[in-house]
Amino acid sequence: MNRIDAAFDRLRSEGKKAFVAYVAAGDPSFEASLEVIKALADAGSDVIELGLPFSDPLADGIVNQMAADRALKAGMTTARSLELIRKFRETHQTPIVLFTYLNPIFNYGFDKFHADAAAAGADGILLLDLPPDEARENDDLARGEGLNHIRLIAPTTPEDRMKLLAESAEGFIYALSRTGVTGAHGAPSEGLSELVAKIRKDAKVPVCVGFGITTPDQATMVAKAADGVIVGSAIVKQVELNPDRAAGAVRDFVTPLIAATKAV
Ligand SMILES: O=P(O)(O)OC[C@@H](O)[C@@H](O)c1c[nH]c2ccccc12
Repeated sequence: MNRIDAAFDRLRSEGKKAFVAYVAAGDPSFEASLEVIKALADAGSDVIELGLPFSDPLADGIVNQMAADRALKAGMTTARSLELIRKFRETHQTPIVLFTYLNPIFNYGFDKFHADAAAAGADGILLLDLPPDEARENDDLARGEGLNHIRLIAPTTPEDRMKLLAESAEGFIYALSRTGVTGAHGAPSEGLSELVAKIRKDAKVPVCVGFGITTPDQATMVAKAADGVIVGSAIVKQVELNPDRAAGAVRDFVTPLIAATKAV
């Protein structure tokens, strides 16, 4: 069974909400990044969303942009990102969703990417700029390799499209708490519970919410409304501020966020 599906099955039987942690692969270096993702897993993250660094990350705010830039400057590539997963898999089973844009994957080779990502130990893929009506080829490749194709739904997604996305979603649905780019500017929007309820009508998989979640109080609020809490920039900021002890700083930062998520 896919590790993401297994993780959400376990959470459902425990009656717990998921904590999903995002970082950029290779930030600030290959070795330090490996320690960071191990720290996220050891602290109790249920899923790790790993960003394959791209030079033009159009949906990312400044914190994630700078992280991708650090990783690229440290020599990170798509192939090295897969190598990072392979190394992580020597010791850890926490599910991994690969997040990126289409360009790096086209550059690497579209069908080769899916096969290599699965072989490295990835469990899902999230392609920011692949619209659902053009996703057939990706879906077939992902399915053939046992990778979940994770879908994004925004507060501005029209209802018919939301239905299409919800029905075809695998693993979990990534609901955006608000419009705009990633980062701490702007707390989760007021209508969050309604958005999640609307998605749940057509969804066969859990709904997790991300964008702008920074504090344990916000994690609690989101965990009450949805099946999981996704935190990115606030964790990435810890890597930025503590390049020489990134793993320890990240562990200390996520521990109260995970506790807040699990207390709901
Ligand atoms: O950074 P935030 O606001 O905590 O949001 C999560 C986010 O970083 C992560 O899921 C992500 C990184 N890059 C993205 C681009 C689009 C959507 C989501 C993402």
